[in-house]
Amino acid sequence: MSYEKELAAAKKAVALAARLSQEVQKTLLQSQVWKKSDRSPVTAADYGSQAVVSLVLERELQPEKLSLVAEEETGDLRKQGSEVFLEGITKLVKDTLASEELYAASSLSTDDVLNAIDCGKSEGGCSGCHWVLDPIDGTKGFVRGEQYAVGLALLVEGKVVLGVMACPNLPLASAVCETDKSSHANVGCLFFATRGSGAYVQPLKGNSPPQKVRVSSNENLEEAKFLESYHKPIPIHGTIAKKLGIKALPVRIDSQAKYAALSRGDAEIYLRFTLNGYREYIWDHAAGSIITTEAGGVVCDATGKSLDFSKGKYLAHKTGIIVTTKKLKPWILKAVRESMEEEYLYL
Ligand SMILES: Nc1ncnc2c1ncn2[C@@H]1O[C@H](COP(=O)(O)O)[C@@H](OP(=O)(O)O)[C@H]1O
Ligand SMILES: [Mg+2]
Ligand SMILES: [Mg+2]
Ligand SMILES: [Mg+2]
Repeated sequence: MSYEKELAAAKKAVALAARLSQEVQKTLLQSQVWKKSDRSPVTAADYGSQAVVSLVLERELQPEKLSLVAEEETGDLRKQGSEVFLEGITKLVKDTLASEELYAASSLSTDDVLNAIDCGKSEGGCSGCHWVLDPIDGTKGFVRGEQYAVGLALLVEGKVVLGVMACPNLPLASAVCETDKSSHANVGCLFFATRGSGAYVQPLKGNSPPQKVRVSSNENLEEAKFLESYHKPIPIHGTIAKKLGIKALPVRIDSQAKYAALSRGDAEIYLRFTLNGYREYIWDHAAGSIITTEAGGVVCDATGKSLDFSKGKYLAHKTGIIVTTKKLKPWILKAVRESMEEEYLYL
């Protein structure tokens, strides 16, 4: 199956959500960053992006019934005292949809926006079709004015078959090379992939045609570049990198933009070990993983097994996520195994 219609809808939804997020990021104040019950940050862009994607997918794919597994919930938005925040989100969603002539969004109410966000309550699973959305992935990066992504994927019978990811602040050239950070001219990428058809990137702005992306062909580990999350240093990453003989320091990037960067060869390795049995959500990996695998890369856990997206909103995997190229995978798994043994971590 080619998923042409689904891909077109997903690209439209993600591009519009990215536009909304860029508007919010321009003027975001610290006081507009809310904390969820788990203390993680959330902004009008997270809620607005989820509403836009939900509304666009519903409209583009009707009469199909939409099943969406998405990060944000409306509990806090429905509480007393949230009215002004919710009005602001509704205006953002309306303005964003109005920029697409097809959408007459002028009558959109706060309730419509709440319902669109609530549409993301699906639990996913191993049967049928489910969309998986991280409306703003890397909210911490977004708040800092740095990297973040809008990631949307389609699960069919428990497997990711399509992924679209907008990285509004990612350089069109490389995420890893020294770039002029004050320049906003050459940033903004839209990555996409469908199963069996390769991975592509196009600029978010303008009408340039998509270009196929491939992972790096570098086999020299001394020169390999390695990515990790921004938020917390993970000691085992250093042990693994040392064993592999990687010379450069890790490059820290927020969000699934790490998968995107690796898929076009900016780096060869992305390691994601977490502390204290943290459970990974499928929306933090679904879009990124298909983009990387379609670009010729591999995404697996510390035992070398592919990630399993079929068990609901949490990923079912053994400790650690490894994203790399096919050629480097055996070396990395060996270094991972040895490092884990040294640190008394067991699979
Ligand atoms: N301490 C922490 N800080 C930030 N994100 C964390 C985190 N622990 C887990 N996460 C998860 O990691 C995601 C960010 O990925 P990365 O670390 O690659 O930037 C977050 O997605 P959101 O930003 O969508 O909530 C969140 O789901
Ligand atoms: Mg979050
Ligand atoms: Mg996320
Ligand atoms: Mg998020």
